[in-house]
Amino acid sequence: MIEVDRLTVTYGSTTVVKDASFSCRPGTVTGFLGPNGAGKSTTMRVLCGLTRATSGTATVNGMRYGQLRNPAREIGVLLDPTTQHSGRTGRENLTVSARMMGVTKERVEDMLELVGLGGAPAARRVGEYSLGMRQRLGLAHALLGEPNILVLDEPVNGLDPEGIHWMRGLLREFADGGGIVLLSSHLLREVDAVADSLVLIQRGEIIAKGNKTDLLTATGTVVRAVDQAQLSAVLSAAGIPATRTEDHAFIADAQAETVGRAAAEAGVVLLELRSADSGGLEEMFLAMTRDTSNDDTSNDDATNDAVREPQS
Ligand SMILES: Nc1ncnc2c1ncn2[C@@H]1O[C@H](COP(=O)(O)OP(=O)(O)OP(=O)(O)O)[C@@H](O)[C@H]1O
Repeated sequence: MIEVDRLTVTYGSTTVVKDASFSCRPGTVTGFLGPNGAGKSTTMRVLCGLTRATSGTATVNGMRYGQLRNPAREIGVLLDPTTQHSGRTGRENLTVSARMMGVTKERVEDMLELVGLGGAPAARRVGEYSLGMRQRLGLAHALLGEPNILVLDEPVNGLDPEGIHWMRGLLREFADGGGIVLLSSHLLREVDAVADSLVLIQRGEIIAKGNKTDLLTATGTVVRAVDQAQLSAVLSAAGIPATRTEDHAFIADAQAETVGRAAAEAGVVLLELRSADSGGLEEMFLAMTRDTSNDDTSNDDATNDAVREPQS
């Protein structure tokens, strides 16, 4: 199991992960989604013992990373493929790690073959590798100790479409065999094809989590008013979480009747009121990406403050 429990990470006066909790179970691929700077890497770094938690915990099979006797045998990590030793060949990089883990040379060769770096590429210096090849080597490294958990930070960056397809298949197979995969991305469609579960993080806060199918089919209500600022204030006052969509409607986390009544009681004239259907999560994700990328320029309303984790 991976368990992140009320994790908070603060750098100086800036809190980059705030009271985050989620877990990943055997047999699942969890997509860890959020825009740039949301706190994905920081959360993963705590899980892998590279960053200290200010409060809360992140554990692997019930223990902090530092408490694991031979961590690479329990958790395979790919955080930054550019940190591999560029003066060594791919094979040498894996061989050095294999010695430290107590893994055989055969396993090194098997992993090189598995990730498509067998033969000539294995004998090339990593400094000559493309980013895609480094990602493949990073995955081989993560798998070397035969762990049952993989933590991968944006692993498809630099892979071509065939490589992305290949990696998805490999991760799916790993999870289907009882493994746990935590996979970060800033693109919903990148993890949509392989994940069973999703955890959405924005500005360090987990704003949605759960089974992917449930999240994608979560209803919610699309609502649009003549006066959107007035509607935003009404939703906020009624305690209804809402996110503004790309086309300037709101997705409210409540039934249409509840939203309609709140608007009617406040005398807000509605132009649209309907179930969000499966577009809800996609819209929410687009909105949170836009909100974050506009951080420096936008203070147009308090909509984002109303975003909450959906009730399950
Ligand atoms: N060592 C550090 N000192 C200060 N701030 C940091 C440090 N590491 C990360 N941050 C800040 O923490 C925030 C979260 O960063 P993090 O790398 O976890 O985000 P992310 O979701 O992984 O985004 P990206 O995909 O861009 O890496 C960012 O604002 C980042 O600038």
